[in-house]
Amino acid sequence: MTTMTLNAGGTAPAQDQADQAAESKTVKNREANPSAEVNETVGSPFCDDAKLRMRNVNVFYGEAQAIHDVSLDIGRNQVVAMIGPSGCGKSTFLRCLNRMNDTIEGCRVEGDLTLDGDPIYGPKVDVVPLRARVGMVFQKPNPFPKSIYENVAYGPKIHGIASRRAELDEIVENSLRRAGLWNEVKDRLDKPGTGLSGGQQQRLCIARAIAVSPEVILMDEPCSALDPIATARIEELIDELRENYTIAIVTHSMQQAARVSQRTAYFHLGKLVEVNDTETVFTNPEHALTEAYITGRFG
Ligand SMILES: Nc1ncnc2c1ncn2[C@@H]1O[C@H](COP(=O)(O)OP(=O)(O)OP(=O)(O)O)[C@@H](O)[C@H]1O
Repeated sequence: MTTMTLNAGGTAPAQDQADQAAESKTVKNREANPSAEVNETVGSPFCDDAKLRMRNVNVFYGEAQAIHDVSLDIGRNQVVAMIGPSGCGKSTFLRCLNRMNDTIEGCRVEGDLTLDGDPIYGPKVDVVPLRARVGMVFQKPNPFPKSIYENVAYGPKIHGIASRRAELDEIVENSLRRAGLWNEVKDRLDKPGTGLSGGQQQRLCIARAIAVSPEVILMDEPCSALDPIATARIEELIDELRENYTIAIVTHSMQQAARVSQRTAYFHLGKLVEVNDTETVFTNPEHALTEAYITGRFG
């Protein structure tokens, strides 16, 4: 026969624990109401050695506001992952950092954004050199319909970084090496970039971004069109690139965010809910909404 010890309140400890768990779950669920107000970002959105500083950023598509008063620093030689449910504004925010939103009709960006102290927005800013300093890699690999060599040499040529063949050869080789692609393509540089596998094409796009000596690389779901092996290769590459570049990556994969980033920013309904070091976000998130997302309660 089993016996049960009752506590002072006359209930069994196991029952107490179950009640407490249910109570805490109710509280968390209430706090994690997806439509709840987010008044300020929790965690550590700012850093001492910021490469990019964004303050009070608001983004509108026509009348609709997609980003609400977001402030965030991205530190030098750091990988910051931006995560959150579909439509929460991750890509919109990422595109503010090299003014890719300028290409979307009706999109308006407000706020104070700087790269090493230089304004990103403003009448005197030329977006061509800005986009050389802040390169971008997109979701779907998009090589130019040119040879592998020309894909990488094109940027340095148009930005006036190099014009002589020997200089271009060196940039092409170095960029392809840094992107981890040189050994696979060195014997077919004159073949079309579009003839490579998806993972190779994405590394070619990374080489193309690197070729103009950027300081920051933005990656918008760079692995979503790739298989697990190609994804692993890009993730290794991101880790290697961190030595020389500052990287911001939007990803739907929490595993990927956990693997590649040092800091993680969690967005929800256009607001920046939490920024913390990646381990904290995934093991001990401060905000109930972050916890709800990473534990799969919504997303
Ligand atoms: N070109 C556009 N015109 C109008 N609204 C847009 C445009 N692009 C995005 N939006 C809206 O802005 C909001 C944020 O979208 P965004 O694509 O930045 O979110 P996201 O978090 O990157 O989404 P996903 O994870 O699905 O890619 C959404 O409500 C979206 O519908």
